[in-house]
Parts: sequence; C-alpha cells; structure tokens
Amino acid sequence: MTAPDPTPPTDTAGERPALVAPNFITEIIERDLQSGKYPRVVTRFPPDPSGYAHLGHVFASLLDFNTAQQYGGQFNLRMDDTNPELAKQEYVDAIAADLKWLGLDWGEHFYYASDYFGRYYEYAEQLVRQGDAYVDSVSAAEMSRLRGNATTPGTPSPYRDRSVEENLDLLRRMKAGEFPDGAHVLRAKIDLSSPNIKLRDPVLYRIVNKPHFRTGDQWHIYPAYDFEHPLQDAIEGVTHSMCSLEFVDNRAIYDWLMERLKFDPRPHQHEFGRRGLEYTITSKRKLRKLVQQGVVSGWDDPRMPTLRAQRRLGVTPEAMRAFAAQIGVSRTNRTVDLSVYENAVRDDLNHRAPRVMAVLEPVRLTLTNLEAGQTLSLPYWPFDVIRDSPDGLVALPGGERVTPERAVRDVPLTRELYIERDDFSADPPRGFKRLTPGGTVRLRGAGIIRADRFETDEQGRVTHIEATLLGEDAKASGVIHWVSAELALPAEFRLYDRLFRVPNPEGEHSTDDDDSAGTAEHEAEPGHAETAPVAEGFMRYLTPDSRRVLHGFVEPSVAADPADTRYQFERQGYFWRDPVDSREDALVFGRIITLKDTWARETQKAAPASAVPKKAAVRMDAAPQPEPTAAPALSAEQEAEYARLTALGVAEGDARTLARDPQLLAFLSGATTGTTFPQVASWTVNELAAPLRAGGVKIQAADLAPLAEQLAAGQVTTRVARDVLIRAAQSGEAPARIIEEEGLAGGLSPEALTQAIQEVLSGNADKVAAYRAGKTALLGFFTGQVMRATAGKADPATLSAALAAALQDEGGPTR
Ligand SMILES: NC(=O)CC[C@H](N)C(=O)O
Repeated sequence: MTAPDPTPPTDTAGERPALVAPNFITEIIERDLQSGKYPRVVTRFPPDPSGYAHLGHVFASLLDFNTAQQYGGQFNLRMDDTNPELAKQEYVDAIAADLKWLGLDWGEHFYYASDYFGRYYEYAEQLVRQGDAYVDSVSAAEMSRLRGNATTPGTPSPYRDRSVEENLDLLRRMKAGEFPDGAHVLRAKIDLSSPNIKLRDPVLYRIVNKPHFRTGDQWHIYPAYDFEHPLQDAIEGVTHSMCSLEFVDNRAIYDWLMERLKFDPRPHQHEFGRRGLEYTITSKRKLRKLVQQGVVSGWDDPRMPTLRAQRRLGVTPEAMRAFAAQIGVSRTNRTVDLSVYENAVRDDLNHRAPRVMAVLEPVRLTLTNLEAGQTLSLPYWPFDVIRDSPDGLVALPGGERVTPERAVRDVPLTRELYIERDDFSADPPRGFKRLTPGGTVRLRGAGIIRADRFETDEQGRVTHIEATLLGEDAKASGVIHWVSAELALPAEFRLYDRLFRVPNPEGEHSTDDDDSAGTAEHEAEPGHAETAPVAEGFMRYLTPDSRRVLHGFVEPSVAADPADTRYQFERQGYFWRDPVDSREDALVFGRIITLKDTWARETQKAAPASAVPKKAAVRMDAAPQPEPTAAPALSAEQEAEYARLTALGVAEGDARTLARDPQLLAFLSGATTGTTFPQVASWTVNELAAPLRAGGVKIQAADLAPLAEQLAAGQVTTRVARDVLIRAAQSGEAPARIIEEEGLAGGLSPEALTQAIQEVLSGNADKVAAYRAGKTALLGFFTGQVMRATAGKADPATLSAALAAALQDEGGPTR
C-alpha cells in the first residue's frame, strides 16, 4: 500500500523477530525435541479466507511463526478455504499481504486446504471401509435432537448401522452431486454416549452444491473443520498445531482420526488462551455489519481492528510485533488492556516520528512588529529522543540518520500566523498557561509574544489577534505551536477515537461467535454460513463522533517529505498522510494516536481527588506514561493482590498490572518491602517485564533495594539507574557493584558539569556564535553533546538551566 517503512531507529538488532517467551507450549516443544519425538518443529497458521486479518490474528500468527523460528523449524501459512460460500481469493490475497507486512515469512510453505480435497476424500472412504464412518440422512434438527445433551446420552440415528457398501455408494453419489444440500452427511462413528458431545458422531462431510473459488464445480461435498484440520496438519507434516481454547473439545476428534488413520509421526493439538483486546470486536460477522451499515467507510477504515485498517491508520509492523511480544502465552483466556496496544504504538512512534507543527483549528494572529519574514531552522527532535538514541544519531523524514544538529527543517516566521483557536482565551480559566489579552506565551522556536488586541465576530468568536514579538528577556509560562498563515499548507485532519466506548462491547458472551484466534463453527462450516443472526447489541456501544474532521494548516516543510512520513504534530498527536485519500494538492492527515492516553485522563478527572494515585515511584520513561485505562474488573484474588500492593505504596497502575501477571508477581515477591518497594515494583512492570517474560533476568528483586535507595537519595540519575538495572538484569552482577566499579554514583558535581559545558562550547565556537545570532535550534545539539561528554550523568533539568545560562552569557540570541 505504501513505500517500505524506514528502519526504526531503536531496532539495533535488525529485522529479527522477537523470540517467544518461555511458556507451556515451548516447554512441550523442548521436551518433544529432546526425546526425539520430532526431528524439527513445524507450525502453521490457518486463517479462514472469509474476511480480513485483524488484531486477534496478530497474537496467534506470531505465536506460530515465532515459535517455529525460535526452534529453527518451519512455518506454514494455510488458507483454510473449506467453505465455498465464504472463501474468496480477495481475502486470501489480503490476508497474505497483511501477514507479510506484519513480518511473517512462510517461504514456499503456502498451502490451501482445497489443495487436498482429493486426499481428504480418500481418507473418508477409508474410514467408511473400516466401519468408522457412516452416511446419515436425518434432518439437521433431528440430528441435533438425537445427539442429546450434557445430561442425556445420544440416541443412534436409524441410519447408523448402514452397511459399508451402502455407505460407500451414498458417499460416492453425494460426491457426484446427486443430492440436494442437506440431504445426507457423512459422520464419524465414535461414541454417542461420550460426555464430550463433540465425540457423539461428528459430521465429516456436508453436501454443498456451490462452486468453490479454486476448485470450481468439481466438488459437491465439503469437509468439516474437524475432519479437514487434523488431516491437513498431518499431510503438511505439522508437529505442534496450536489453536485457541475453544477448540479444546475438538482435540478428541483430532486424536481419534490420527489413530484410526494411523498417522505416524503425527501432529498434536495444543490449546492456548485467547487474547481479546479491550474496546475491540473481532467477530468477522460483526465487523461486516459495521461495514454494511456504513458505520465505517470500509474494512480499511482506520478505526477498524483489521490489519488493513491499522496499516492505513499508520501503525507500523514493528509496533504490532512489540505489542504481541508483551502478551504472554497461557492456558487461560484473557483480555488485554487497550493501553498495552496504544503504548506500543506510541513507543514506536516516539523515536520514529519527527516533530513538526500543524494548526488544526486555526485563528489568525498578526505579529505587528515583525517587519520582514524570517526563516527559522528548528530541530525535528526533542532532547530526550536525542539523548536516548543508541548511536547518537536521529532520523530525517525519510529515514536517513544524521547527527542531531543536521536534523532540522526550515520554518518560515511571517507577520501573519495561525495559532490554535484553543490556545487563546479572552476569558481564561484559572491556571490557563496559553495566550490571553495582555498576556504572554512562547511561540515554539520563535520567541515570546504578547497579545495586544483581538477581534470577535457577532457570536463572540475570536477572529483575529494582534500581538507583539518580545525580546528574549520576556517571560512566559506556556509554549504553543503555530504556522505561517502565508506559507503553511492547507490540510484536512482526521481525528479518530475508539469505535466503542466500553471495554467489552460484545458483552458477556463475546466468545460465542468471536473468532480472534480461531473461528466459531457456524461461520467456518460449509452449509452453515451466515445462518445465525448477528446480535446487534454491540452497536449500542459505538462512540459518537469517533471520527472528527478538521481543516487547518501544516508547516510547509512536510511538502518535501516522503508521503509515508509519520510525524508528531507538536501538542496534537502522531499523524501521517492518509494513504488512500491524501493528495499532493489536497493533503489529508489522519491521527495515528494521541500523545497521551486521553481516556485515562478523563477517567482520572472524574475520580475524586483522594482516589487519584500519587506517583509512588519515579518513572524512567522520557515520554509521559499514561495510567492504565478504566481497566476490566480484576478477579477477587487479583483484587486482594492489588490491595496488598497499593498498601505497600505501589502506584495504582503498576499494582493493576502486577495483580494480573503471575510472572511479574513471582519476581516481585522476593523484593524487600519498605520505602524502596514501589520503585522496585515500577521497574518490574516497566523495565523488567519484557526480559522477565523472555526468561532473561539474572538478578533477584531483593538485589534492587540498594539501587532504589541510591536513586531516591539522588546519588544516581534515573537514566543511570535504568542502564545499571538493565545491565545487571542481563549479567547478574549486583547493581551496586556496577555503579561502584564504573564510578557512576555521586551524579555529577556542579563543577564537572560546568567544565563539560565549557568544553563543549569552546569546541563548537562556530555553533555558539550561530546560536547567539538566533539559531536557537542548536540548543538540542549542545544538550546532546554535554550529555555525551558526561556519559548521561547530568540531570536533565540542571543541565538545561546551566547550558542556557552559559549560552546566554554574552547577550542571548537576538531577535
Ligand atoms: N485450529 C485453528 O487454529 C482454527 C483454524 C480456523 N481456520 C480458524 O481460522 O479459526
């Protein structure tokens, strides 16, 4: 759909997919490999080509793919196209393209269930000859009645004892197309009184007189999932067939078939817990309803949970994979907080998206004392991204990595500007930090202005502001973004919100016809398509205005950038050009994601003051970390854990994450309780969660108390503490020892800082001159240099104050 993504700056390991954290399936695999049960691992991902791949498929497909990778095995992609009424080439192509985009690689191992229709049929005749299958001719309703229920055993159909000859004859005539749909079925003869109802003579073949998109009119009978799936696993040489929990009872049929047909070696089915995502539906039938009723513009509407849509929205495959890597594999179903997904998207974009300015709801502002226009050179990247860059370089739009001082763009400052309507208030509420009549504000990168006059229309709406650009000695508490009214580019901005306003829009029984990792039977089975009506309850939970369209302006620098550049529009969020609708002469930018979790803010605002958690631990991430959203209820056991943790001072969000995660809890259980506990808990949730899941943490929680103490006492900076923590976790060395051996403690003395600053400034006299002549964008460069000279030991706030003072020394920049 778009040009390839630039390599993410943080991805130093290249394109290698993240390995799967140890889980019960990898345990089984390791046992099987050790015992020599299989020479190598073969997995498969078998989507139905009856719709588009969606977020529910991400977890399952990466589990199959990464597991095969991890054990040097083979991964097959299989189109489970047994239902002629639903399967379509269009879906095959879309699913394959989207999974390839996600990073899956199946080499030449791309299969269709329909490739093996002939072989399945041979096996069906074999079962009939063995007396293991029979043709039944009762109606569907009668069959279901005869099957009994949990308390009543099944009753044999009057046709159960047909002779092998009669069965073979009927089966061949079913195949030849002699009967109408539903006249007969082929059933396995297993056990009508089994407590597992699936074993009560499951259907193997149905008559469906419909052409298939690949085999045309060749077939009049189509295999049921329970027949086709195990056989194809065996034919493809699959060893570990992973599927979600709702197939647990189908395993008995799987095993029965393997045994009756004597496959050796044979595949085994292993079920894992499904991973639903809050605020998201993945039932294809429900998604189709949204498309059909025009609630969304199509399968690729950026609000949809399909991969198409998320690609169009601007999410990268790296973000998608990072998200999947954070979700553990277990035997039970679980719903994942939407914030896990959203934060993966934000974390990925933070280092990928250069910062530029766009005004979404413009109001005109005149700088009355600006005679001639100027061109400012403003940095693309904020200080923290530069600081955290692994190679000291940062990206230009388009991906080229350059030194921070080269990562700048020209921004015209002219007499006529646009600012955001919301950034001016004629009647400001208390604490309003933006522009007010007679008040001052800093225009990002341009200087401080004072509003002198404003005009309104008849409705009292502000239409124009007149302002004066002040000298650098002026004071302002807020910073706002702006664009040149004369030179900015007009653009449409689309602001998306969650499609659903409740965490579980499908209600209690969401798994009934959901298909996030497997497919519910009525959709997958031929002859059963679309028969069940879609319960429309979920439509009640649609967010009103989940898409808002605004018309404003973006700074002109973007015109020169590749069309697939993702930006952070300062103070507005992450955006990129809508790949479908944006034109060079009619720009359309869609918001990929907000800067912060705005929903969490709303929930917090609504909470009484006493319920707002105090920050119990220092957050190490430079980017603001949202608190988790109004998350789904915890179980009673988790509630108790949550209460215990918060009583120990753990931040609410951390406690919630911990309460739900036995692995993190197990690690933290070794920590010393006391003042350092909240910090250790925060590290566990933030820095150590991923390595813990990957089994790569070599220290105990108890080893971390001294480090937390040093951090609390200001002896190390948060950055040093984090680095030491991560290194200690990898090597098993005590954090205190690393600090001592490398002289990282004691932070940085004021003298050492001054000296470092002086060295950087005298080594870059030309840039100092340029800065003082007004090229203030160089501040980021100097900051980065001093940070590097002090090995990151300088406290950012102290550094920035000291640096500003030093640069100011000979009369600050003039403007
Ligand atoms: N066993 C499974 O994983 C289920 C495969 C089936 N084709 C589905 O998409 O639901």
